[in-house]
Amino acid sequence: MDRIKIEGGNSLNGEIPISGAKNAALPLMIASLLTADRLTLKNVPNLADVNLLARILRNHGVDLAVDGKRAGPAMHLGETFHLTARDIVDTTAPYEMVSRMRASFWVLGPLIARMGVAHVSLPGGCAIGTRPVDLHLEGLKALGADIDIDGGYVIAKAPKGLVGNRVTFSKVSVGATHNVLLAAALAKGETLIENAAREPEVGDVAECLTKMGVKIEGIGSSTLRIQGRDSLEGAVHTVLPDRIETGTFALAVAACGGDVLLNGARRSDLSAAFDILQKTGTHVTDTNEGVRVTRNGGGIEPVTVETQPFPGFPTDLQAQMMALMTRANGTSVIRETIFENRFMHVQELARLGADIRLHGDTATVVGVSGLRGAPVMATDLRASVSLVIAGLMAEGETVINRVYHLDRGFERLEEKLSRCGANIERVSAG
Ligand SMILES: CC(=O)N[C@H]1[C@@H](OP(=O)(O)OP(=O)(O)OC[C@H]2O[C@@H](n3ccc(=O)[nH]c3=O)[C@H](O)[C@@H]2O)O[C@H](CO)[C@@H](O)[C@@H]1O
Ligand SMILES: C=C(OP(=O)(O)O)C(=O)O
Repeated sequence: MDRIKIEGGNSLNGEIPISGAKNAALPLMIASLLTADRLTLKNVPNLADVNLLARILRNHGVDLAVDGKRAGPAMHLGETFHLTARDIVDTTAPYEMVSRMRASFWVLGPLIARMGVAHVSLPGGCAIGTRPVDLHLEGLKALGADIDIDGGYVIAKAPKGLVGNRVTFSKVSVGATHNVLLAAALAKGETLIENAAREPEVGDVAECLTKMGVKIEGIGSSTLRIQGRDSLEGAVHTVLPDRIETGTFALAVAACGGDVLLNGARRSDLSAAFDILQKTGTHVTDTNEGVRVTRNGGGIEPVTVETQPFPGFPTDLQAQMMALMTRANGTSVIRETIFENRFMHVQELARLGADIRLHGDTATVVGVSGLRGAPVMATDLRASVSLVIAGLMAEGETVINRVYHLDRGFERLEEKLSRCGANIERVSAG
C-alpha cells in the first residue's frame, strides 16, 4: 500500500492548477445514461472514483472513449470523456462496485427513468456517518417508481415510465437532488424539486441537462422546475473547477505561509470558506487566472466555523480547517452539522501534537505552538488531506498510511504541492 512522506516546515509559493470537480464529474458521467447520443465531458479529473464509475457505467453498456491525456504543463486541463449509452445492456449496479463509492448510487434515477427498471446496491462512500438514502427513495417514489429493498439492493420499477411531480425534501441532500433531477429529465411532464441542494455541482449537472434538451428553471436556487422529455440529445460540457480542491490548497497555504495562485479556481463557489480564511489572517484576492492566496509572517487567528449546505461553509473542508486551527493563536470552535461522524481525523491530528476536544458535534481546538511529525492513518478522503496539511506544518517527518483514500479525490496531490516547495513524496509499496 502506498504511503505519503512529508518533511514539514516549508512555505508554499507558485501556482497550483485546479482540476475538474470530482463531485460534478461523477453525476455528469451518470447523465450519459439518459441519452442514446454521445455526451462529451471536458476537464474530467483523473481520480480513482472517476475510474471506478467508468467501470460501473461500462457494465451498464456505456461506451467510453477518453482523449486528452496531455503531457507537460497543460496536463491539468484534464481528460475529455466521450460517453455513449446507445443500449443499456444491464440495469444492475452491483454491490462490489457501488459499496465502494457513494455517487454510484445515483445511477438509480436515470436507469429507472430510461429503462423502467433498476437493481442498485445500497451505497458505500466515506465512513462519515450513517448516510441513509430515504430522501432519494421518497423522491423517486413521488415520480411513480415502485421501490423495494431486498438483499441489500434497491429494486425499482416503473414499467410505464416516470411521471413528473412535486418533490419537497425534508432535508437538503446533494445526492437525493442529483438522483431526482436526473430522473425528472426523462419523466413525463413537470417536476418541482423544493428544498433542493444549491451546491455548484448540482447547478453544473442542471446546466448540462439543459444542453441535452431539458428545460430547467431555478438553477442555483433551492427550487428547481424541470420539464421532462421523452428522449434527450447528446451535448458537450466542461466540468467546473473543484471548489474542495481549491479550498484545500488555500488552507494549505494559510497553514504553511507563502503565496500561491490557484489557477482556474472560482472564488464565488467558495465565498463562505474564503471569508473565514480571511479572518484567520490569510489574504485572498481574485485574479484573471484564478484566486491568489497569501500569508506572510503573521500568525493564524482562531475562528468559529459551522458546516452548512451551500452557500455555507462546506463539510468537505471541515477537517482541513481543523488542521489549520491546530496552530492558531488561541482557541477555535468547529461545529459539524452535516455528518454525525466526521471527526475521524481528530485522533490522528492528536498524534502530531494537536490539542482537540470533542463534545458531540463540536470540536474545540486549542492552538499549539508547534506540531511534530509522526506516522498517521488516513481514514477517509478529506480527513486524509487534513493530515497532509498538518504534516506540512509539523516539524520533522510525517508518514501517512492508507493513501488510497486520497487518490479517490485529489489528482496528483504530491506533484502539485512539491512544485510549490513542499517536501512531500509518495512511497510506493513496491
Ligand atoms: C459524491 C458527492 O458529491 N458527495 C458529497 C455529497 O454527499 P451526499 O450526497 O451523500 O450527501 P447529502 O447531501 O446527501 O447528505 C447531507 C445529509 O443528509 C442526510 N441524508 C442524505 C440523504 C438521504 O436520503 N437521507 C439523509 O438523511 C445525510 O446523512 C447527511 O446528514 O454531499 C455531501 C454534503 O455536501 C458532501 O460531503 C459529499 O462530498
Ligand atoms: C465524502 C465525500 O465523498 P463521498 O460522498 O463519495 O463519500 C467527499 O467527496 O468528500
